[in-house]
Amino acid sequence: MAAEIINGKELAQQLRTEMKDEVVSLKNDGIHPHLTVVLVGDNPASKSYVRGKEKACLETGISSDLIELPTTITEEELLNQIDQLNDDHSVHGILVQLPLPEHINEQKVIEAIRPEKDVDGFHPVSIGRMMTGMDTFLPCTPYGILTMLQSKDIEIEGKHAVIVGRSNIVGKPVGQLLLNNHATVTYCHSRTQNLKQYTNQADILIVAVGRANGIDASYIKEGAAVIDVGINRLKDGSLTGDVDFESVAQKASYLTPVPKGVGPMTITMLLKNTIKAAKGIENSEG
Ligand SMILES: Nc1nc(=O)c2c([nH]1)NC[C@@H]1CN(c3ccc(C(=O)N[C@@H](CCC(=O)O)C(=O)O)cc3)C=[N+]21
Repeated sequence: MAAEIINGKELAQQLRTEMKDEVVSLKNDGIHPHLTVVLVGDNPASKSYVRGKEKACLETGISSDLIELPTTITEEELLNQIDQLNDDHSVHGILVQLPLPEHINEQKVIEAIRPEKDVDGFHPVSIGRMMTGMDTFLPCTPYGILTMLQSKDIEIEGKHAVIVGRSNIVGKPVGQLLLNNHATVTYCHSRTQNLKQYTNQADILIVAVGRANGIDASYIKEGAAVIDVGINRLKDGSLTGDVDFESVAQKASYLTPVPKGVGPMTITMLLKNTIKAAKGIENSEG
């Protein structure tokens, strides 16, 4: 079987066009969606992602600004900055680019963001609401993955979803989101013994481990839908996923590429959450 490739870039473009119209109508009602991105330090990968977010905002008519802070900033100064943004009524969404420098407690920073402005969906309130099936900001990468599966009418209900990776930003929440959509979910991670015995049972396989091309066809059940969340930069500067694309494409029914897969969808769901924040849905529902 040759897999159908799910082009995340194309789907992202399509969704952004739809959102553009929504932003126009919001502006007609006097609501101007605005995202503020906070970037600490000068990690080149972070800078590149942040540029992608700015470009996407521009495309959609969402205004955005970037607050760049030096690596030497103290935790207290960063928390003060977030407080200011919390109180600023023109700011609907706040995104603090991760990772943060070692001397800053990431969890503390995430918790400082008002849940109503938590467009990343990383705040414990957002996570708790997602876990209990309430209306909330869904974390962008899991939300993007769900949207990709739904765009191809890939059945989730009753299917076995296997997640490889248990990070707070991808692995754990994507499993929860698939569970909310009635999948049977198995979590695997670095200490899982005999990983293949699980992945070989997956109807839907989500790979988010951060090891280039580690998952080859021998890990795949014939006809599985495979989502590659890995972003690994090779020595020659090119990007590659966690999945061995060539071999897995021979066995899976659907496969997401890297680049042009989950990445552009992550950014698109951030835009969606920013529009949601601007509409204040989070305040009025659930
Ligand atoms: N608070 C926070 N929220 C995040 O959402 C967040 C973060 N911190 N830290 C880093 C990760 C990573 N991330 C990506 C977003 C887009 C692409 C993306 O668009 N990638 C393109 C390629 C871009 C390139 O060529 O470099 C693609 O896959 O086609 C990748 C990665 C968001 N993250």
